[in-house]
Amino acid sequence: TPTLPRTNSDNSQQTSKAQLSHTSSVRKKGVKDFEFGKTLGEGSYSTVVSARDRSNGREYAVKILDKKHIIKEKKVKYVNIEKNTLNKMNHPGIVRLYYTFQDPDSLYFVLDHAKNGELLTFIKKLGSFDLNCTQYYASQILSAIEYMHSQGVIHRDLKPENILLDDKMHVKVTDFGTAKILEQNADGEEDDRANSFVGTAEYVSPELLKEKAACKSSDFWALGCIIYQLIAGRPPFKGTNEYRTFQRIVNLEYSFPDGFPPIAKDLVQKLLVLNPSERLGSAGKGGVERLKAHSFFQGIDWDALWQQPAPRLL
Ligand SMILES: Nc1ncnc2c1ncn2[C@@H]1O[C@H](COP(=O)(O)OP(=O)(O)OP(=O)(O)O)[C@@H](O)[C@H]1O
Ligand SMILES: O=C(O)[C@@H]1CCC(=O)N(CCc2ccc(Cl)cc2)[C@H]1c1ccccc1Cl
Repeated sequence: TPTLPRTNSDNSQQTSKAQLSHTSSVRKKGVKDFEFGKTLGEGSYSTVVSARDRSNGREYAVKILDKKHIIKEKKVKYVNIEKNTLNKMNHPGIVRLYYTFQDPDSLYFVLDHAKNGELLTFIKKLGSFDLNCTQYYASQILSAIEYMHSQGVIHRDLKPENILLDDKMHVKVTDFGTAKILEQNADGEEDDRANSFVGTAEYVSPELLKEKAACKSSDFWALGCIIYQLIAGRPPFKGTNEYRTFQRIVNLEYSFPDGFPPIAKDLVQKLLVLNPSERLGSAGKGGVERLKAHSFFQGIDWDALWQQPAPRLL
């Protein structure tokens, strides 16, 4: 019997004989299936272009990677990590990967189109968020972190540039090329240390700088930096160069501007803790449930989070 063609890129099980009779509906997508529109942005190794599926009019963001450039820059590993982590993700707060395909020159990732772009743009435009808006965005980011950790994935590079917003101004976390998939070791325990990669200076955790090893708590450190930045309008650790920024991080050199809401200050102080096991959210400190129970998130209905309309950004 002929080898049955695989269905789309989520490596779902082989198509059954019955399904084969409708091959048209599960045929692998390719470049020709999409009408490409405007460029949404450029990365170091990628271009993101809006695209419409010709068969149903659905809109996507297609991330196009140039193979020669990837190979020259030795980033093939990151491409596989991005694909393998995104394939595991299925959560309203995380950019969805629908299809992947390639042609001789490029790789294509068909993703949710987050129409309102990066959270960073709004921080720059508004200067800072009020407490209600900060609480809303922080809770959606935390919900996405909780989910990816439950799938054994550490993001490792959370920052306002990687937090996109869709047309309903809901959070869509992206950029999983530098994520870490925690392997299950023999007795099913996760080995909780991931090594080698260092994130973006202002948001990198002290353990990554000192022991070159990130853990789930490293994402909670980044959340602390993001919450601080939403309210203060700038990240807590910012030196005149990367080295000085790192020095401030490992020495926990930061302070709160006047008027920083006490409830937010209490939470940030419990996240920006040098020892990852002492950080709120870490397994030893009651895990993510204890973090979600912090009074900063009082009033958040975690089960209805994604049905809530976004607060007007004032
Ligand atoms: N799913 C998406 N929807 C809308 N815009 C997107 C989407 N993904 C990326 N973009 C935008 O396209 C630009 C390029 O994103 P991309 O992920 O290719 O590179 P990057 O991660 O920003 O850069 P680098 O690869 O250097 O880290 C970014 O500015 C981002 O805002
Ligand atoms: O992992 C997969 O699903 C396939 C497997 C078959 C395949 O050839 N590719 C592309 C592998 C690849 C990765 C990087 C470069 Cl620069 C070139 C080819 C993979 C691929 C195809 C499309 C988009 C991304 C990827 Cl990793």
